[in-house]
Amino acid sequence: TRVAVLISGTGTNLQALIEQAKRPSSSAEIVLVISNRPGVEGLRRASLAGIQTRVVDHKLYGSRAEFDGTIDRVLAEFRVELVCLAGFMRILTGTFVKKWSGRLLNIHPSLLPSFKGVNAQKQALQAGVRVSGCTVHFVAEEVDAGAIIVQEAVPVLPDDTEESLCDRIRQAEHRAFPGALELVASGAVRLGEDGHILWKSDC
Ligand SMILES: Nc1nc2ccc(CNc3ccc(C(=O)NCCCC(=O)O)cc3)cc2c(=O)[nH]1
Ligand SMILES: N[C@@H]1O[C@H](COP(=O)(O)O)[C@@H](O)[C@H]1O
Repeated sequence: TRVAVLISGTGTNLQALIEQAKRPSSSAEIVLVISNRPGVEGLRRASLAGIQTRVVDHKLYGSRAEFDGTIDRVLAEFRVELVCLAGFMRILTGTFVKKWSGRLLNIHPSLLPSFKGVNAQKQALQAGVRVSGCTVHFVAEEVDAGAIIVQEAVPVLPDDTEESLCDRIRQAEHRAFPGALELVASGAVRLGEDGHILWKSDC
């Protein structure tokens, strides 16, 4: 399966996906990395891995529709079949999300549906939960509300800071996202017509 990864920054999740796609057993081939911001570290990670990169700078577009339309055109140019949002921080339009329904994955740093939106790790600390983690889900128009594919839990420790919790969750992300990518790229898991997750064995 031809995969594109959309990023906005460091790209540690991208790096984990690159490692996964390199394995001979992998069903995924990362053919493109798109960043909405120029000069980010994730672009260097992609180039080092021999993956084509493009920058689609959202500041250069008059509307979200035009920004998303440009991204869609680049995805078509590279015959992309599956898209992973890895630290991609722009909300996508309903038109784009509908077109890519079932072929668009995102990683979120909390156990959804808890702590949607930005600074999820900080929300968890402030809520005083003893368990948090990360979620890989299909992207739906409603932000952080799509069908859940994989989750991994991590403990929240008494002396945790936002930084220590972020780091523990990020380690979990680097396992969960590659696992979810393999499930979807191999066809083991797909999004059903009713918007729920369908496992291949589900007859
Ligand atoms: N329609 C749809 N699109 C998304 C785009 C990115 C992400 C990644 N997670 C994200 C979740 C939240 C945000 C957010 O609220 N950023 C501040 C506003 C930035 C902006 O104005 O664009 C960004 C990415 C998830 C979704 C999603 O669940 N549904
Ligand atoms: N989507 C969120 O944004 C961050 C991206 O980190 P990186 O993959 O760019 O290192 C991660 O915390 C991820 O959960």
